[in-house]
Amino acid sequence: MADPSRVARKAEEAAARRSQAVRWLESTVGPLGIPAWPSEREFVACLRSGLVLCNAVNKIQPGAVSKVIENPVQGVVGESQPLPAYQYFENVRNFLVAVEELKLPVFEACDLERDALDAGSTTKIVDCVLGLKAYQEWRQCGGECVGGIGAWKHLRSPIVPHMIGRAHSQAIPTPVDSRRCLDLSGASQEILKGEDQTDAVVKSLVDNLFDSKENVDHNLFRLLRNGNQDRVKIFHKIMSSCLEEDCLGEYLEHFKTDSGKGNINRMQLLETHEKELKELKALLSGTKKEFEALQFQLQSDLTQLSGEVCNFSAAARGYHVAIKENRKLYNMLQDLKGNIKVYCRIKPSFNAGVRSVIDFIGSDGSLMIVDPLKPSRKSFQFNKVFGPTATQEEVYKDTQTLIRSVMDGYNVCIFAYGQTGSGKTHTMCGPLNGEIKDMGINYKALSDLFEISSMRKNTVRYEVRVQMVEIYNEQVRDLLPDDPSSNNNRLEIRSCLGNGGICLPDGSMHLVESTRDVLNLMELGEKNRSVSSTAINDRSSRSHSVLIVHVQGHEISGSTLRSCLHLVDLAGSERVDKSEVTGDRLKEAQHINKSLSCLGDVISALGQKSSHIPYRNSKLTQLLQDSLGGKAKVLMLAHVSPEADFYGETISTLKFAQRVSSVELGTAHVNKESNEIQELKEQVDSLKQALAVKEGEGTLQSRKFRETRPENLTLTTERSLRPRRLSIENYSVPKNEQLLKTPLVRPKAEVEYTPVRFRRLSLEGTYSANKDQTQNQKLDVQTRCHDLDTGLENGNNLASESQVSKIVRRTRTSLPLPKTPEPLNKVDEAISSNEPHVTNTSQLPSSTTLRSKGSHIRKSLQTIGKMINGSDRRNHQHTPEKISSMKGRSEVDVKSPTTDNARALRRQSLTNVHTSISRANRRSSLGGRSIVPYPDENQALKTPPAVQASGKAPKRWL
Ligand SMILES: Nc1ncnc2c1ncn2[C@@H]1O[C@H](COP(=O)(O)OP(=O)(O)OP(=O)(O)O)[C@@H](O)[C@H]1O
Repeated sequence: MADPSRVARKAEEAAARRSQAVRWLESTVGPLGIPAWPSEREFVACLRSGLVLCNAVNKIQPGAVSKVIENPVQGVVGESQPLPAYQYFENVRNFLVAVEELKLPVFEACDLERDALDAGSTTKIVDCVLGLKAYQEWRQCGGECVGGIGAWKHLRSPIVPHMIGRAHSQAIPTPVDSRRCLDLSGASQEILKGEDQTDAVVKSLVDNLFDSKENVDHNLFRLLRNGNQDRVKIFHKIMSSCLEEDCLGEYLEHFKTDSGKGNINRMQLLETHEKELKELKALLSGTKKEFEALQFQLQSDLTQLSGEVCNFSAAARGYHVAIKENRKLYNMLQDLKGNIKVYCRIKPSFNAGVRSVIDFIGSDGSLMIVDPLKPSRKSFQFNKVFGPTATQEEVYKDTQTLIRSVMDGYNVCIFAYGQTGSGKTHTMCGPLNGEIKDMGINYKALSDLFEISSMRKNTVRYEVRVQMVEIYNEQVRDLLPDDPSSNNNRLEIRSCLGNGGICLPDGSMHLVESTRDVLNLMELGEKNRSVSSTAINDRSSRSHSVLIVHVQGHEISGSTLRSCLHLVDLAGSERVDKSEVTGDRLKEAQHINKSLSCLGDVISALGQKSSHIPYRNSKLTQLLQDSLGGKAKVLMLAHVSPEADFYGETISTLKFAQRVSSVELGTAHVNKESNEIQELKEQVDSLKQALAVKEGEGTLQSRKFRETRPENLTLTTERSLRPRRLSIENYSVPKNEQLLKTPLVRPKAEVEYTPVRFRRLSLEGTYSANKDQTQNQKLDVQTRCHDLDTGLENGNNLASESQVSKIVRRTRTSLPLPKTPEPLNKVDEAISSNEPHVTNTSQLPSSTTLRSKGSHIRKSLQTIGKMINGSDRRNHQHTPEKISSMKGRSEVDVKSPTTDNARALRRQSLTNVHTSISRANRRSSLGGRSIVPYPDENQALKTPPAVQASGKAPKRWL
């Protein structure tokens, strides 16, 4: 932005100079008919014809323009009727040629053509006119003609540079064009002629200054306008006081002295200057050399420095590589150990001015917390720490690899932990009605699964199903029930039949195919979730919510991947005094705190590698048993609030998280099954179901039988087999490594103690007429079943699929099914068909019924692999040591699982060789805990408690 005062001053100066030019032109060629202070337009219009200019130059230098075209109508001054263009162009061109010859400043002919002129072009015209004026003055002062000695030279005033310098120092603008009007060329010639001329020069200078009003400050101008005073003296006085350091005075002095002494002084001055020049040259060359030396030095220093920088950068690179490698190895070690990964997320503080306890967040996962009351700090180390500014996207990015491994067949569990209101729901679900980019891990994980699924669609066909449940007041509730109107959404946690894991068989399962489906389900789930307002959080989750994503991938090779992703938003731990809850809310808080403390106990037990992990102490730990039990990759997201008020809660959350991060779960494994294993499992499952149905029928029959039996008949057991079988199936023991080491053919002693599954075979085998033959077959079956079982176990652990297939093939082709047995005697049949013992043979079921049962049992033989699964584990518990210790117990020791009779019965069932045994309660040999001896062979027992025909009470019942 131009300074307005400066612009005004410039305009004022330009106007003064125009006026000066007009005055001179009028004094030379007569009145122009324009104002004494004309505008630019008036000035240019007046000169446009070139007539005035040609006349003026001819006045100074007669004949300079030989042919001047006159305006026939207006004469010299009138320019109202413009001339034809060619005419004034002719005049102007001739004028400019003449002026150029006089070595005066010229302008462009087109500068006169426009009315809207720019400042530069008018200035040039004014310069030219004032140049003519100066030339005329020079001539009047005795200047000679062009080409003669002392020829005219358009010089600039020597005062100008100094005045410009001064003007700058005092921030007074000095227009460039003003230099031209201060022309002392004429005066300088006079100065050279004598000392008296100095005053004339100064006078001319002062006059010039006064006329043009340029370079004059207000004081000087006022003084100079006062005509009574001697302008020159005043000028000297002002200049000497203002420009003490200025060389103007010296310059003038030089002029005075030099003009007196003539050329001699000037020669001396020249010599002095030459001398100075030489010295300066010498100085310059010296400086040059020094500079070169310095340059050289600098160059060598730079070379040395760059070498050092290279070394350092190589070392730094190496250091970074080593650090990266270290981190990678550390992570690998963590993975191998199966450590739970722990991330910490700090919620942004919404209360400005509240003190934060977060002191430092390291990029390597370190976090330092400062105590608001004491000058002490606590540091923690996690896999990653997200500060208050971390976005949902950033948090998800670091969990993405885990999510992706779900698609590769790994089970994954991500759970958000932290005090109430610390942002768990925000991380897992995102804000209520938020944008897609703000959605939490649940949504992002599922949309990622869909993305991977579509990327791999040529090799794997994925199916994604979701369940959403909450654990509210120690009850598992379905958040996405098939029947929303139903009030009973309670679910039971069960062991899955297929893989022995934990599942919610009654929970509704929803197939999802797009992110839209997920959004709808999540909305519904969130709506059904129990939330309420507390003093700490407006929408506090009063339950643990679990989103279970089941992924099944069918590869083109025929294998199937099965994995499960648990996304858990835990309810927040809260101090009831702070959350100010009462009534139902208090009850909820107590349940929440209890289940979280159970989770702590489980983590603690896992950390200490305790033999007993208290999963069953809460529904939460029960549901997460599979994830925490070592088959899954686990990530914990610990949430903290940064406010000083929650320092205690923050520290306890971080301590818990730190403890969790040290827990080793073991390496997660891929849940991938080959075709054959899968087929076999399916077969086993379906046969198992058939067997269950069969057993149900048996129970029904037995019930019917009981209903129709005569009063004098005594049952040995009234308990149906179905619940007993279920109890066997549901009975789970940790996978025993010894199972893999079990030899294919068992030593006889071990076979002798094999409980349920082999006994079942033997029971079935008792139908056989030819006992010896059947016994051999059974032993073969036992061996192969064991092979099969071991193979399945190995298959589950991905030990050797080919080995498993081999076993399966061998078993399928050579497993001899026992022939339908002929009834030996009806009592035996009743025993082998799992019917209650009877003593009255007239009341036994018909032989046809028994035969059909036999054929069912034959079919069920194919399922023995699976049956072995359950009983084999049990078998491991009955180690020879345990058994030997049992042997020592008395017959009436009700805690003893084996009595002589029972052992004999089992031996008989395994070998099919009848021995004289007393009848024992079959429950004992099936793994039941109570053994009730028969005091009399004909006496049967009732369960529970025993009913005795003789009327004697049993010794003990458990
Ligand atoms: N990282 C974050 N950025 C923005 N807002 C957040 C963030 N974390 C939490 N909030 C906000 O803080 C409030 C409490 O968060 P949220 O409900 O997720 O806590 P919570 O830990 O699930 O609590 P509770 O255990 O009581 O259910 C919410 O309004 C949420 O939007």
